[in-house]
Amino acid sequence: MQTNSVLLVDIGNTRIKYRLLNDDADNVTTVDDLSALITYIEAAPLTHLYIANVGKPAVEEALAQLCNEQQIIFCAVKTQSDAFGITNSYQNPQKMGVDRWLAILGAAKLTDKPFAVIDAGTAVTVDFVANGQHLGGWIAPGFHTMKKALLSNTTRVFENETVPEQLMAASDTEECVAMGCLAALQGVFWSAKRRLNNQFKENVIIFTGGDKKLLTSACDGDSLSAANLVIDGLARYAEKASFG
Ligand SMILES: Nc1ncnc2c1ncn2[C@@H]1O[C@H](COP(=O)(O)OP(=O)(O)O)[C@@H](O)[C@H]1O
Ligand SMILES: CC(C)(COP(=O)(O)O)[C@@H](O)C(=O)NCCC(=O)O
Ligand SMILES: [K+]
Repeated sequence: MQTNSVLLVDIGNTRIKYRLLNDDADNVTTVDDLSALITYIEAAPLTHLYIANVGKPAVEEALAQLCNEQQIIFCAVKTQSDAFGITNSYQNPQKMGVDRWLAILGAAKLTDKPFAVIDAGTAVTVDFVANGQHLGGWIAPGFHTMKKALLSNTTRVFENETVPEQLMAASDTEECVAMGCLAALQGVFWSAKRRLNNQFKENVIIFTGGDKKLLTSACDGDSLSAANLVIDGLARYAEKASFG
C-alpha cells in the first residue's frame, strides 16, 4: 500500500475533513459538502479510502458506491471495544460515535499520561482515558449548536458571526450570546480539567475540532491542540493494515 494513495475521511454532522495518509497531520482539507470530496476522489489516484462517519448513512453509501466504481478499497471504521491498547467503557461500543473512538486513539499517541480528549464540533465531546482504559465521557452541544438552540427557543435573542477569542462580559445581545456560548464551551474544558486534576496528579487535555480555537484561551501548559484527531485515529487503522 502506498501511503500517498490512501485517503482518510472524517464525516461530521457539519463538515467533511480529509487528508492523505502520508500528508502532514496539520494538512487537513475541510469541505462543506460531499460534492467537493467526490471531485477530489475522482481526480486522485487512490487505492484505499478510510472513512469515519457520524453523519447520514446516505453519504457513506454514496462514497462506497463511488469507490466501487473507481476500484478503490473502501474501509468504514467502526467503534471497537478494544484496540491499540485502549479498552472502551461503553457496554455497547456500537453506540459510541466512531469520531470519539478515533479521537481517543489519535490522542493516545500523543501522551502516556492520563488525558481528556475534547472534540469541539457540532457537539462538544469529552472522553477520559488513563492507563489504556476509557473512563467514560460527556456529550454537550457545540458552540454553533448552542446558539441555534438559544435562538430557536426565544423571540428577542439574536446572534451575529462573532467568534470571540477572549471571554469577556458583553453589553449587547449578539455579543452576550457569543460570550455566553463561549463561557459554556470553556466550562466544559474547566470541568474536564477539574475532574482530571482530582483523580490524577499529572494529566493532559488534548483538544481538536472546528471550534478548537475557542478553547485556546482557556488552556494552560498541560494542554495540547491537534488539527484533527479523528483523522489521526483513522491513520492508525490504515497504518496497521499496511504495515502490520
Ligand atoms: N467555515 C466554517 N463553516 C462551518 N463551521 C465552522 C467554520 N469555521 C468554524 N466552524 C465551527 O466549526 C464547527 C464544526 O466543527 P467540525 O469539527 O467541522 O464539526 P463536525 O465534526 O461536527 O462536522 C461549527 O459548529 C462552527 O462553530
Ligand atoms: C456526539 C456526536 C454527535 C459528535 O459528532 P460531531 O460533533 O463530531 O458531528 C457523535 O459522536 C455521535 O453521533 N455519537 C453517538 C452517541 C455516542 O457517542 O454515545
Ligand atoms: K465533536
